Amino acid sequence: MGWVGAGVLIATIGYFLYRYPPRNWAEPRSFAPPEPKPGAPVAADTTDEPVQQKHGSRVSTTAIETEEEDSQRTPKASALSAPLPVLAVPTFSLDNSESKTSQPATMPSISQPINGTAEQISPTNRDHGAPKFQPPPQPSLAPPPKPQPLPIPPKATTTGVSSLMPPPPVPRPRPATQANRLTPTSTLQPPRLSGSSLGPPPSAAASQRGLGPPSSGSRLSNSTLAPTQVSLKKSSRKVILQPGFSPLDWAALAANPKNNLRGEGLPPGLLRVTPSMLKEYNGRKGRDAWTSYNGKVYNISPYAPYHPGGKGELLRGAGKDSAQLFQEIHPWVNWEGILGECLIGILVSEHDIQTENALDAMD
Ligand code: HEM
Repeated sequence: MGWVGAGVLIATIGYFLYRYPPRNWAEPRSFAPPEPKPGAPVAADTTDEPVQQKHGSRVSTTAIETEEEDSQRTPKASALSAPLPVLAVPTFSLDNSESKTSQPATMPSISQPINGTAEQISPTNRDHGAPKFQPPPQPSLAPPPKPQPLPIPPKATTTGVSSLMPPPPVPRPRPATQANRLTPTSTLQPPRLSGSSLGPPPSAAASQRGLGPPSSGSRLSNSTLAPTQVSLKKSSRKVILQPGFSPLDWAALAANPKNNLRGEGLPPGLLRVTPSMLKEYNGRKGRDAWTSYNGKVYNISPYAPYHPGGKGELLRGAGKDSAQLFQEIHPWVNWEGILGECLIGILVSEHDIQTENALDAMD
């Protein structure tokens, strides 16, 4: 009888080896998902049986090793095929949030060590490969928190069931009011500027440039936008000054009393300058350029390289009175503050000089 039993046992083993070859032992059949992903790391280790033997270092748990060894010795693969499909199934599901998170209760007891390895892999795979897996029917080891819509913040806090991955903080809903839409909240987009405000802010004196006398504004409307349009049409006629001839350099030059800005060969006191005398100092033939303004005569030759409007513009008033030109172009400029050290004398008429000379002769 013993021999008969042994024969039956050998026949049974042979039948199972023929029916279920060892190569197919690792393939999940009964509980496998419809399309198991071949790229899963756990499944890749279990599908190829010789891989376990080729591994020089034992990385997997002892439970896996014992199972593999048992499966190699005994053909009772019916018990092995049950836990192996569990490897590839439950860990990577995202959708089944209703499943229980208590892992020992949902998983068979024989597959717990294997699930332990699966849990170690699952946090890394949640971000990348999780959505590619089919949702398993029932068991789910670590379902991520269900994405909650923003308007319901309390539900998102209560559904954080997994202790491994806490739910992300719910952003505070931003009230989209009409006032927020109108006010610029982002610093990336500067406030819109009009075409007139793209340049540097105009000085207080610059506002007078485009404005004519009050009588010329009769054609203009009463709107305050009219002077702005006039100033846009007028382009600046400033020149690029040479280095060392900035207004600050002129201020430093004029502040030094040792610099004789009046000119060479003049008496220390103020001169009485007639129009004919003024006309001779026009900046030509090696003479300085004089000009008059408000009854005073100034030597403008030292200031010529410092004039923002250029030397040629300044010399338009050489040898004559510059009050009209000056007022037409830049009435805001402080003449006396700039050319105070260039004062030569006062402007007198020819008659006054003749009378004075006659009186001197009488003396
Ligand atoms: C006498 C005949 C003069 C003429 C024809 C003349 C002409 C000019 C011109 C065309 C400009 C450029 C204006 C612009 O487009 O921004 C200018 C600017 C200037 N001129 Fe004269 N100028 C004269 C006399 C003077 C005098 C005597 C001074 C100094 C007391 C002076 C001081 C200035 C200053 C400070 C600026 C710059 C104004 C600014 O930045 O807004 N100019 N001048």
